[in-house]
Amino acid sequence: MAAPVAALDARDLAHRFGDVQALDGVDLVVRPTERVALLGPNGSGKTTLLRIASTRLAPEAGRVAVAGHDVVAAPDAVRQRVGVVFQSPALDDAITAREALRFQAALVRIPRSEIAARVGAALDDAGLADRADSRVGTLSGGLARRLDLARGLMHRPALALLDEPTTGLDPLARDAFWSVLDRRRADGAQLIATHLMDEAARCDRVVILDGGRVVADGTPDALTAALGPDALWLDADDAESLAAALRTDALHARVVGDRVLVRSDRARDLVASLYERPDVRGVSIQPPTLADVFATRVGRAPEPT
Ligand SMILES: Nc1ncnc2c1ncn2[C@@H]1O[C@H](COP(=O)(O)OP(=O)(O)OP(=O)(O)O)[C@@H](O)[C@H]1O
Repeated sequence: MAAPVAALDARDLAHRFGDVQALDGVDLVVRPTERVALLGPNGSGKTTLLRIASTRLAPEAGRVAVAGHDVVAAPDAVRQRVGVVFQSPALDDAITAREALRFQAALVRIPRSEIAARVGAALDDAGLADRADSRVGTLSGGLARRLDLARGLMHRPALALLDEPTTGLDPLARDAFWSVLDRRRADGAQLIATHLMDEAARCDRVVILDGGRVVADGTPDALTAALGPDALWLDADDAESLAAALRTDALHARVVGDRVLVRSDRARDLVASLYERPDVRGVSIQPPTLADVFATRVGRAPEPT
């Protein structure tokens, strides 16, 4: 059986702005209904990739297809198949939530006879039914983002492109936004640029860009497992001498801040014996996280947002 057509198929994609190589040979295939997180430090090329996939920017080199349609050769076909939720909402403050969705329905050519039902469903889906006739400008940040999401996903795109969609939202508003995304998973693939590791952990796959190149690509579990052993964090009055003492016991120990970090395949077995040492005040064990993956692959910690 032939493989299903990928939601996104980017091959050897490159793009330069003047002297800045924003993308430098990116290969990325997103399968239908797959949810992929795009991580990377500021300036690593995430937005550039999303702009190219949404036909807002023509690639300098390489090929990109959305649901089998080339972004350069068939931009109209691509635009019908992508849903875009970018950093600054594309909404007019003066119209109501319902009007915003009606305009979008017309734009994406939903048949007239279906518009009212589709708008109603989108309002319900986004939890906006009781604010349908409120002006966009009067909605809270969280509701406005959910409306923008409902607008972007209204035509059930094969590929939803989201660029740091929850930036600036409080944790409750972020959860509500993700619930809407979760409900729409079966509609198509989702490619989500984010700086938030817990958002990345909710994805099937995590792709990390750095300097316009893919430096990691895998499921969250595979990426963290590849880091190897659990970390043990030890509190001590004198972290330097504790680390030195542990190294004489052939342990991989180093001082990080005012604590000692020990990485070992036997981390869990070591906890009891480390507790018994008089020079150890406390021990905590920590499995590798996506933040550790990011720090290892990129060489520095993820940016706080
Ligand atoms: N229109 C432009 N003109 C000039 N340089 C640009 C332009 N757009 C992006 N760049 C540069 O290209 C590089 C990649 O930018 P891009 O916005 O894709 O990164 P990003 O990973 O999305 O960053 P962030 O996390 O800050 O959103 C950066 O060095 C950026 O300054």
